[in-house]
Amino acid sequence: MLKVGLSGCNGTMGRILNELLQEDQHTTVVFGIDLDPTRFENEYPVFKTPKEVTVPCDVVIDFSKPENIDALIDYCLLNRVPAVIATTGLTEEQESKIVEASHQIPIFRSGNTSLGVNVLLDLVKTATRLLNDQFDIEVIEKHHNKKVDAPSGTAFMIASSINEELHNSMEYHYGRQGNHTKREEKEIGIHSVRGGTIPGEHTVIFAGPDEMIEIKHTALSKKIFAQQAIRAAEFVTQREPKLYNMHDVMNAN
Ligand SMILES: NC(=O)C1=CN([C@@H]2O[C@H](COP(=O)(O)OP(=O)(O)OC[C@H]3O[C@@H](n4cnc5c(N)ncnc54)[C@H](OP(=O)(O)O)[C@@H]3O)[C@@H](O)[C@H]2O)C=CC1
Ligand SMILES: O=C(O)C1=N[C@H](C(=O)O)C[C@H](O)C1
Repeated sequence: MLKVGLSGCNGTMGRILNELLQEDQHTTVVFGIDLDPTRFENEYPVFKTPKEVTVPCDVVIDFSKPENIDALIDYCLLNRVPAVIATTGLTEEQESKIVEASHQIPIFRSGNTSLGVNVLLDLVKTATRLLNDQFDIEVIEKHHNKKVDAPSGTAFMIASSINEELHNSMEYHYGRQGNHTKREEKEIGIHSVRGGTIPGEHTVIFAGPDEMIEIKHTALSKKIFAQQAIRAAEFVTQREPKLYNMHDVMNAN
């Protein structure tokens, strides 16, 4: 039985994960972490911060807020607990802290756990390589009106995959409001749309002279993220200290 600590247990993703983990005969939630421990009648203890956790677990799954991440990593390091960190909008320092911590404990990190987006990343890399600088590239992401970070973590993952293919020569441009000059060749435009209950949509546009390619992923529910995060949790508990992503999980037998 995999004993899971659920960080952000009262949130939208936390509640979906809770349901899936309790349904699964191989997993159980042993504690939660969230700002208001009394908000729901959880069947397990909920702690306000990772520092307060007193219950042992095999792995922590985190879908919370950036404010929680430093203390969560400290908790995982102190207790040698593997982690799945899915929260987006982290600072560069926090991303570096995750990399550092992964030298001591196994950490899975991804801004998007869906299978489709991780295939999209490969398709986008291939298109970028084949088009070799000839087409302008723009990323459009659409999400629900409760999302607090923009651009999405996925949009950053897409932009950085493209940039790696182009030897990190590109600059990111967020929207074009206030611009009075034309688009530069070395730009990746990144645009955010927020509304309703959109679970997540990412479109990458390759625009060339007289032709255009669009590569698009649409999440039709939030459940897909939770299901693959659980798969990542099972994966990471059986691994040596290292930083893992969704490609590692998808490529494992
Ligand atoms: N990697 C992926 O595939 C995916 C990542 N995400 C990311 O997961 C995160 C959570 O998403 P979602 O569930 O929709 O967001 P929610 O806002 O619904 O949930 C976040 C939860 O964390 C709680 N929280 C806030 N601050 C802290 C803190 N300091 N310590 C502990 N808990 C805290 C919130 O409490 P309160 O409401 O009181 O603030 C809330 O219950 C986001 O960053 C989102 O982008 C989402 C889907 C997929
Ligand atoms: O907040 C969300 O909902 C999502 N966040 C992630 C992101 O920022 O890319 C992943 C997914 O798109 C849903």
